[in-house]
Amino acid sequence: MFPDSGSGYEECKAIASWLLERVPKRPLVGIVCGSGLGGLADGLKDQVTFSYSDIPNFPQSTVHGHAGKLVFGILKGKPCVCMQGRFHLYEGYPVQKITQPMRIFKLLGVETVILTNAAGGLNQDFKVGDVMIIKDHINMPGFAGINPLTGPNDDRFGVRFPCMSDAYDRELQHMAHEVASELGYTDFVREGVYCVLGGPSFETIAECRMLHRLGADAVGMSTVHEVIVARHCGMRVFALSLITNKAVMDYDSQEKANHEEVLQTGKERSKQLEKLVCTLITRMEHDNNYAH
Ligand SMILES: O=P(O)(O)O[C@H]1O[C@H](CO)[C@@H](O)[C@H]1O
Ligand code: HPA
Repeated sequence: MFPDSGSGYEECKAIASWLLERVPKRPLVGIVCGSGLGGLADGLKDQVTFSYSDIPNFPQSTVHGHAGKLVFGILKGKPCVCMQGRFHLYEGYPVQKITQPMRIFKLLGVETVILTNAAGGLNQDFKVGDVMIIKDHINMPGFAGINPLTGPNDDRFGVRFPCMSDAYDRELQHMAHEVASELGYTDFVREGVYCVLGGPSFETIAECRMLHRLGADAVGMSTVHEVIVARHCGMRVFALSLITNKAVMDYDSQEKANHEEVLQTGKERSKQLEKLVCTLITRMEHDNNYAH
């Protein structure tokens, strides 16, 4: 009755143990890089890198702009693990599998997860190149029953009915605004609501108009499922969208969403996005439960 997604406790534990045997330190911070935003890992010192294809039972990246590497390293004294490449529903994996790395992060010792993504701007005040601090999400596939926590609940990870009204840590959002201000980034740092769709087709004009009316500021095909699983197992979450293109909302527009533009905008803004994330990480406090 319940198909095995291959991402239960034992499977996650086996992958986490395999990794822990090969890295010098448990990471406290887990980072997931969005399309074209994998450069975040480059700032890590003393790197230990695994190709996803070398990690037993780990899913494989299939999307251009997602390198498919797991990088462990130190950022200003903080042990981190960084996914250069995430998994999306449209790649054909079950939703439980695309979110499995969050459970592996938890078992590795991660306390805070930072996610980035590339997204289309629905908010008419947003410009291409803006960075949106995600304050909330709309799980559109969830309305059709696609939720990574579907199936028997494993209490070792979390409760059956996790709260999501506090999904995005408010203190970290506040700190990110402060960091943005200190770095002189306030012109392009915003905040808003991210809406996930299944993809891989980009949205129609009617869909973009609808999402905007529903309260979404940006639209993409990732992040939300990972956030749900990360929160379920008690990790703190901070997430950013890079607005790589403006969602087309007007029938007279000649613009067409395309992945090349998404990757190009990523290249142009990636250094500042990385600086924002790295500065935030250096300021974060951790309990470091596993260090004792
Ligand atoms: O969300 P990330 O992984 O950044 O990728 C975004 O970019 C792709 C579309 O260009 C989609 O996969 C969308 O979700
Ligand atoms: O416009 C978009 N729509 C959905 N996903 C995206 N990822 C980058 N841009 C977009």
